[in-house]
Amino acid sequence: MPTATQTLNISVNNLSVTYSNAKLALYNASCTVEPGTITALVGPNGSGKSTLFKSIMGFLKPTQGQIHVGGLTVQKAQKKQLMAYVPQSDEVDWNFPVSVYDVVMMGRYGYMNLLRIPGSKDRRLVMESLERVGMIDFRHHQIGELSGGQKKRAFLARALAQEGKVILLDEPFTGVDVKTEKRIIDLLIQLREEGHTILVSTHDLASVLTFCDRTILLNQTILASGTTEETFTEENLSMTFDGLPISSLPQMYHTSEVDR
Ligand SMILES: Nc1ncnc2c1ncn2[C@@H]1O[C@H](COP(=O)(O)OP(=O)(O)OP(=O)(O)O)[C@@H](O)[C@H]1O
Repeated sequence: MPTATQTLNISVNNLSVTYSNAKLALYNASCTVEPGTITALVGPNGSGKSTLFKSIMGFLKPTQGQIHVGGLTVQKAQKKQLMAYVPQSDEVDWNFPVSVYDVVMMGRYGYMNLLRIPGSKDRRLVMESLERVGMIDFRHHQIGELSGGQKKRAFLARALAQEGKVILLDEPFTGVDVKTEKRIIDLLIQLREEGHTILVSTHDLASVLTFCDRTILLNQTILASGTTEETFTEENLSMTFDGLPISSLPQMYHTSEVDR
């Protein structure tokens, strides 16, 4: 049973995910995200990175295979608030009339009862998380008013407020300037030192070498995985980015989105 101080791994075994339109997004994917590491998830557009994140979060039901977080099934890990997720920007409805403070407070919902009345700990953690990402002065702003980098930081603050031991970030550097990217990377390094396990997808291949301990290369299945040094080879990258999609595989698996 994971304790508050333990670092947690993510284990993915033979995962296949097919969308309801019969689109096979992942096939027989197996990998381990080692505890207490920053691990990069790298692959071309449409290679299944977001699908893997959503499967780890329990938003998608695999057609085959299992995922465990800290030895627990995704459902049990979710109930214990072990995973926090920073989604891709285009997955968020930025017109939804909600303040930055409210977005970050959503990270505390899993700890509240149905009435969702925040307690002093909830309010303190929200303020601390906003402070940590440098967004305290924006707390009363509507999320739609934020720049790309501020939006990312607001959602990162939500993940911090949630106190998940495992943090999943789907393209946190897309649309952010160099300074914000550096700020996010510094924060991820601090979080790793505090014992978090971090999985981050990015198209910024150069930055992977600077801060990711390990790398997973994905193109509909896991093509390589290991330390960044051993995985980030020209041969592996060309296999990942030039390789043909597994379109010849049988389209027989069906995945349903989990009602939330
Ligand atoms: N809701 C959905 N219904 C049907 N197909 C989907 C759905 N979501 C994703 N797909 C398809 O599944 C495949 C994997 O998509 P996914 O979003 O996981 O890739 P990705 O690696 O995150 O891409 P990107 O780098 O562009 O964000 C793609 O072919 C995509 O078109």
